[in-house]
Amino acid sequence: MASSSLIYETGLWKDLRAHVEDIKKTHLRELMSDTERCKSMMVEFDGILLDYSRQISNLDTVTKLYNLAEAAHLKEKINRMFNGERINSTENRPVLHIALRAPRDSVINSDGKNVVPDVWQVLDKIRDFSERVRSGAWVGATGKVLKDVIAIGIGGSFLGPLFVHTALQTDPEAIELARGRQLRFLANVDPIDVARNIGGLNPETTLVVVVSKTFTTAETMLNARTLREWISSALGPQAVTKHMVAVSTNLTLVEKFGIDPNNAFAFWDWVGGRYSVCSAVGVLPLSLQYGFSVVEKFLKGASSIDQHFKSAPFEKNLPVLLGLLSVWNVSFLGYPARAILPYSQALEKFAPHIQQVSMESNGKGVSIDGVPLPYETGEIDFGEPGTNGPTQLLPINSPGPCHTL
Ligand SMILES: O=P(O)(O)OC[C@H]1O[C@](O)(CO)[C@@H](O)[C@@H]1O
Repeated sequence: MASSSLIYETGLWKDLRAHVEDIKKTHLRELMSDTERCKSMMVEFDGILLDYSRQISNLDTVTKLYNLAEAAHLKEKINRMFNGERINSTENRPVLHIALRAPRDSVINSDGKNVVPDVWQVLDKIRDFSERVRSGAWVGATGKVLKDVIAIGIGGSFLGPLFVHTALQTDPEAIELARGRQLRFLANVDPIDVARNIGGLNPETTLVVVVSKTFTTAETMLNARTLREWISSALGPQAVTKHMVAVSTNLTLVEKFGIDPNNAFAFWDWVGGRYSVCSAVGVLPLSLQYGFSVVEKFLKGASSIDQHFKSAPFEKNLPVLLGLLSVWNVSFLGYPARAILPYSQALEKFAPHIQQVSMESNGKGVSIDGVPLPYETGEIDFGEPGTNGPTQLLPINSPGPCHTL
């Protein structure tokens, strides 16, 4: 196990602290005039270009950050995650969302068991079910094709799928495959959200997917009961089995709710809710809307960046670079917030998804061993699509360092 000694007590941390004073004397204009510096601050992988040349940093800063990462045993920690070790020490669980998009023939062990066959068993079940619904082989209680889907869930059981759905809505292939179908998301307990979701839909042609890792989340269960009533009062209580399915790790509670366990799609406690978009949480509703083949491409993209994260050297590793720049900005330069301003409208829901993923993970006030930390460890994320976002958000936040993706 990696040492859990406090990183801020090392000489490397103190050196970076001292470096803050130096770098603050240099204007960004001056940093930008160094062509070599700017060239080395552009890194590309899989068609994604990360340009971090507008960060308040020079080549010395970046080298110091790599050294800090090594001292913190980052490489070893990445390997421990991929090896299925119980790195979630508070819940004593592995952190294996990377297994959700691993190729069928890969081996990822948790407690000595390869979890990839279980993952693909659920993916195959989703492919089969979504194809039957989309083709009309699976029909509602009155024999009509189910062309509309309402996914109920909150937090990680909502924001990831909503983000991907919004992005796919502008993809030509996905648009074609979704023709005549609707996917809606119900998250709020405000009755207006229920009314908006069911507005214009007919229970006879609607499938409801209840998405909850625990199947105990009060808001989700309230909305699930409301839509169960919407279906039962229109079509009779026996219609629930044809019109409601579930995604959960808690199949006992799914059955107790009245959903046929055969129509439940499992995932596992080694998937953190906020990282669950590649599990049935996202794959089921998205496959119902666009077909499994489209969603499989999304999984392949996620798997590709996983491999890059695992094997690329730090200086070419996009996730590592973004993480180190975050540490630099938050813990050393003292910038408390990060604006996420996607200029592609397809990424309209990217900021809320990252808010959940990042802020539910980072910003802890103590170390992994519970020692209070004398510095900030996470930023406040906020954002809106450009060109509107900057107009709204930047005036109050003085311009800070920026990187472009
Ligand atoms: O999927 P569940 O169990 O309904 O929980 C919903 C969400 O609530 C949280 O616990 C808090 O937002 C998230 O981690 C989770 O994604």
